[in-house]
Amino acid sequence: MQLANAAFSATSRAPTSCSALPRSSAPLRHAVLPHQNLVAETGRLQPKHRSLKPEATKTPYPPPSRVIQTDAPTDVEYDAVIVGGGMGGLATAAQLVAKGAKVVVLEKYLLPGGSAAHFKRAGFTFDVGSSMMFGMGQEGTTNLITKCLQAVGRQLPTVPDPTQVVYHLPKSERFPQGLHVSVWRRYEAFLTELGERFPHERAGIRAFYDECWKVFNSLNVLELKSLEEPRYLLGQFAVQPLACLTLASMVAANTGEVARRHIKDPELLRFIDIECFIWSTVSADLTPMINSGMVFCDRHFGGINYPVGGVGRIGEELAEGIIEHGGHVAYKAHVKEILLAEEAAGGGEQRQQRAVGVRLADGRVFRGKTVISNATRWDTFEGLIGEDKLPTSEKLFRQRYKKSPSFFSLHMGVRAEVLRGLSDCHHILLEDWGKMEDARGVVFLSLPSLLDPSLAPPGYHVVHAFTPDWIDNWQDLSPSEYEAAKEAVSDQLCERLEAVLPGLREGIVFREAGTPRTHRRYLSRVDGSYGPIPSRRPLGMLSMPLNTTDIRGLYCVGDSTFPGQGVNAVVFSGFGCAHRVLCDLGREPTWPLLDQAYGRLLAAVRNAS
Ligand SMILES: NC(=O)c1ccc[n+]([C@@H]2O[C@H](COP(=O)([O-])OP(=O)(O)OC[C@H]3O[C@@H](n4cnc5c(N)ncnc54)[C@H](O)[C@@H]3O)[C@@H](O)[C@H]2O)c1
Ligand SMILES: CC(C)=CCC/C(C)=C/C=C/C(C)=C/C=C/C(C)=C/C=C/C=C(C)/C=C/C=C(C)/C=C/C=C(\C)CCC=C(C)C
Repeated sequence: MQLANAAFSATSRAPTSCSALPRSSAPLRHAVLPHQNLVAETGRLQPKHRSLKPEATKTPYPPPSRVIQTDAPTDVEYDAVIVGGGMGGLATAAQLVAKGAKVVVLEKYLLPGGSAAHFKRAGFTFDVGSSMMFGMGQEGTTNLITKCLQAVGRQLPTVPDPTQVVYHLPKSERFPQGLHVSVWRRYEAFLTELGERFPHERAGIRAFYDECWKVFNSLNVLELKSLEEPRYLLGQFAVQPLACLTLASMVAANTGEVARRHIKDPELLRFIDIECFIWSTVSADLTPMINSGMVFCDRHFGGINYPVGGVGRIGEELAEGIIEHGGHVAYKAHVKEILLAEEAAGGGEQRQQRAVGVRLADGRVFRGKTVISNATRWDTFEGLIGEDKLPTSEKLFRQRYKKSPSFFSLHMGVRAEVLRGLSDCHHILLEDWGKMEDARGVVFLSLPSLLDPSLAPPGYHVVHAFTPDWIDNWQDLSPSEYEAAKEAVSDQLCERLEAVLPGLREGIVFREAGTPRTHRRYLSRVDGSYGPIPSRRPLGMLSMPLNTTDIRGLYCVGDSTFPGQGVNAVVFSGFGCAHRVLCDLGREPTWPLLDQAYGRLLAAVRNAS
């Protein structure tokens, strides 16, 4: 869910739909909320107050002082050529350069981070996608964003969020004012609150979430690397047998079936559905239990932590760390084709394809021992390789997974009084349970400047609202129809947001909308999709492809690979991908015979599921 247009066009065009900025408004001071005094272990929050100047809309982002590297040597053979500098690509690159590999990241846009970048307008910093960061805690092994930054010698100060999310759910006979639940950082506080709403299900609630903890506690003691590497896996089984057996017992499970074992109340089961939907965009029955274990527990263990300066700071720090470690990150580098060569397969006459490099739109060729694609599977195999060369496993993937909807996003700058009295950053609004999975059904609302005031000028706040939407709703419109539709949907969204932000419409000083077309264009994601979702009930985590592909030397990373969408999730996929690539390059130890046999077994399980 992401809007990247603003960053690109900051220098070239005025906001498409904004109220006039107040030229000489006397800046109001930020109300200091109690939780803003919380400072994460990693650093101190030092709000930078900027003045709200209309000229700020003309300031290019990133600022001119930051060098946009567009070049990288083409006369070498890289260990890895990485297509795309989203969080998946950057995490892989960071792991590889930390092990001394020769890496180039080729990013089409002029900023790192992909869907997890940010952009600046009129003195506001807006996160392109969601502002809810998992994996930035300090303890355990699942704090993968923290670990990834550390791999290249970086760290970021963060602000702890007192809640993960506040739900504002439909009215019913039992809840005439609507069902309102806060997911507190403290696990027991959350269980108490949910238990108060469903007192007859207290035991079931605890039993279900405790099952999630079994998964999380097991993950949180393992060294997290490639699930496609048997030597490592056996090593983990040897040192953490109980954790591995617990995970093995859960790999094929989905969340809905586990929830129904403990919970009977249909309204509470619907709540579990939306608990999954807000990050997986599908109901609990289609959400792997391993993923729910991560999400439903990391929010209490490491907590949700906001990186000071904006979510895009993560990608910026990673990119700089990669360059410092001898890697290259080239922007405005649009990969048009993944280059394949034929080679002998095994000992016989058989031939197989191997990825040997990429060609850019400007004609430059980068050669690599391996090619890693951070583009979606659809963009990789249709766009960069060609539909005619689609491997069987990709055809199967398309039967099992479809594209999730994209999002309609509304980025707003508002006067501080609109958020007066609020302290929770993330909210979910739904007025009708029957519409949960419909386009524009659920509204996601993030208010990150409540945590980090440096995102907005003094006296103002950032509001980001987004809702699932399909590209089909935005096709075949004339430019004026397109603009009018953006205005109309933005107005409807603002009206709905008044339930949580009364007075919003009068308080808006900046407003800019992004549609699925915006996401497709600026993030190069097919149909602007948020990622793959199962077309039928998956076999837990087993249905989702890992990093290797049927084309030798070609790997995928990011949300088209296990465990799917989410920054911490794609960073995990980057850890796995880098490890597998290092093994294949002979830079990490493997047991080749076992390796091959295990690879065949995994493929058979995936192709049968
Ligand atoms: N709170 C959260 O957890 C949160 C927040 C933001 C984003 N996200 C999620 O992060 C995930 C995305 O991460 P990702 O790393 O898989 O993908 P991504 O889409 O973010 O990054 C892919 C990158 O590849 C680049 N690219 C694509 N095709 C290219 C080409 N041909 N040549 C050069 N560059 C090309 C794109 O410009 C983009 O920067 C999504 O699931 C998203 O929703 C989650
Ligand atoms: C080999 C085999 C197969 C088996 C054996 C056993 C074992 C050992 C196993 C193991 C396993 C593992 C290690 C696994 C791992 C996993 C992981 C790490 C996972 C992760 C996940 C994560 C996730 C999913 C995340 C996500 C997140 C997200 C998506 C987020 C989102 C957010 C948003 C959208 C926002 C919202 C907003 C508002 C509310 C406003």
